[in-house]
Amino acid sequence: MTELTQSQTWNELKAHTKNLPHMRVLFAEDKLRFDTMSTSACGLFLDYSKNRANNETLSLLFKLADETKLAAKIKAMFGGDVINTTEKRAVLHTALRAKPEQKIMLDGTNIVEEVQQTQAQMATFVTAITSGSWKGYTGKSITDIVSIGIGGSFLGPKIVSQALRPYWNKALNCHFVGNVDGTSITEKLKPLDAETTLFIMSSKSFATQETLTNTLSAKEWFMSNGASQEDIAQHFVAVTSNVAKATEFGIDADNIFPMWDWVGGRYSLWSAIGLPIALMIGMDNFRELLDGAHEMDKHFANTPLSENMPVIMGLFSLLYGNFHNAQSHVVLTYDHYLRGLPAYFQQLDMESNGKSVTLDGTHVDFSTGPVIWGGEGTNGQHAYHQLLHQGTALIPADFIMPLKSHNPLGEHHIQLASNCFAQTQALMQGRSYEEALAELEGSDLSIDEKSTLAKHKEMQGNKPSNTILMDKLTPGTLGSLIALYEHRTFVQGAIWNINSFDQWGVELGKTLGNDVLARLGAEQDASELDSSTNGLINMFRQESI
Ligand SMILES: O=P(O)(O)OC[C@H]1O[C@](O)(CO)[C@@H](O)[C@@H]1O
Repeated sequence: MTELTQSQTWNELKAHTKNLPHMRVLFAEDKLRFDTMSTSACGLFLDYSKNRANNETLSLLFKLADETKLAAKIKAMFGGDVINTTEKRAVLHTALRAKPEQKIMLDGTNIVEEVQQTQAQMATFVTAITSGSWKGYTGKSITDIVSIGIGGSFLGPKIVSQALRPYWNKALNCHFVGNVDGTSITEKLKPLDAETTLFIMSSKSFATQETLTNTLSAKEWFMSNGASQEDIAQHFVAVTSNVAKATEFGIDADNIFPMWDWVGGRYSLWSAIGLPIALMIGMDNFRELLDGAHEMDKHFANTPLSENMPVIMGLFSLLYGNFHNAQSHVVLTYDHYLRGLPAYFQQLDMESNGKSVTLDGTHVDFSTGPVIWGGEGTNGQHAYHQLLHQGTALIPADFIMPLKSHNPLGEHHIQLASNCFAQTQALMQGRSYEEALAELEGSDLSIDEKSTLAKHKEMQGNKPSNTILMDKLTPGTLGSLIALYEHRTFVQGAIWNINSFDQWGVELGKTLGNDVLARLGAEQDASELDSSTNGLINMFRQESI
């Protein structure tokens, strides 16, 4: 048993959450609910009134945060303490967006200086590429960027570039390769011209199989187009914490952008891993992205817990996972440019909080990170919202929408907004059996048919959601939004007392993968493996069903 579940507050929450009235009642009882359960910070507005909570719920949640020393843990992260205990590392992605004049000491070094040097290196490179002064091996300027990386080295650059499409440099295009499936890189390279293509190989470890394989194939493609070994320097750069391996791989030392072990892969877009973003939107906009995140950092570090946006969101997520048996959480972005954001938050949260032991190795006796999924509105309404409304699983939802569109067109945006708000309303209030029956009054169905159909049309409601609004989707508001979710993830891990910053769970697959790879290629017998793995290996070798 863990201290957490033995605590009085935890057990008070357990009892309390069983007796809360329906949200319909909570709204009816308090006309000011929206005003009191909403807050603004860093260009974002959070409406958290459509949650299963009253003042007592909130005070119990904040008490739990106090008892688990959340404020001290926030301070420890920003202060560079070794909170990633299993890898003996600090967690300082916040330093990547610190102001140049700030001092953040780590092992006797002010790491802000290193960050600023790398940003200057990025700025010089971005100018060279976007001005056209950087020439390829036939003297042409670069027109296409191919970013090769996976996980945080893929999702960050890809999804943030996609989200900031209105800010793109018109003379450049970017392409993202992650999966080791040959189809991915083949399809991406098909339309490209080696003379005007630049590859950015992003790998913090410089040891990820997919990224190394894809980069080797990119090199072969490049050379097959008439280039020679010495032309590599003009068309390949690398972002890594393993400079020695990148140099050994053949990347020119001047073309290597450093990153550090105190930045986790899923928290790294703010580093030179974000180079593709900076190339596409320009360094000024990239710095605005950093500034947005920095504003959220200051809010998170300095705001009392009860008014702290990441704390509020993290506590509600924990409430549903631990006291309402919610196994997943859905992120619904009512903006086409943000269509990739749920996938980004999926890695951020699931690779951080998909853990089952506390810091001292004790197995947890409570739920930890939920499944994070989602997509763009209004498409989801025609795909999975049925389950959100009438399924048996409770799935808390975050709705995210800019109030202004980059593409104001007729009635489109007002209809988008009406769908977004109406979905949160329907989830909250549902439709009673009596209301469903009343709607069938005028129909020519029999009484029994009306009664049965009304039961099918009944919707429990009381389904919780947060709504996050921003004035407009800009580099600044996007930076604040992503940092908000980074800290929301931190809050939950801190209260659960787990390590949100390692990822040992992905190691076994990699190790076994290397063994299976050897067996797939060789004729060596795999019969000592389980019969399924052995059978699958043999099927692959025979290449026939
Ligand atoms: O940047 P690297 O070292 O190639 O790692 C890629 C990804 O693999 C992981 O280490 C494991 O999925 C992620 O955390 C990381 O973003």
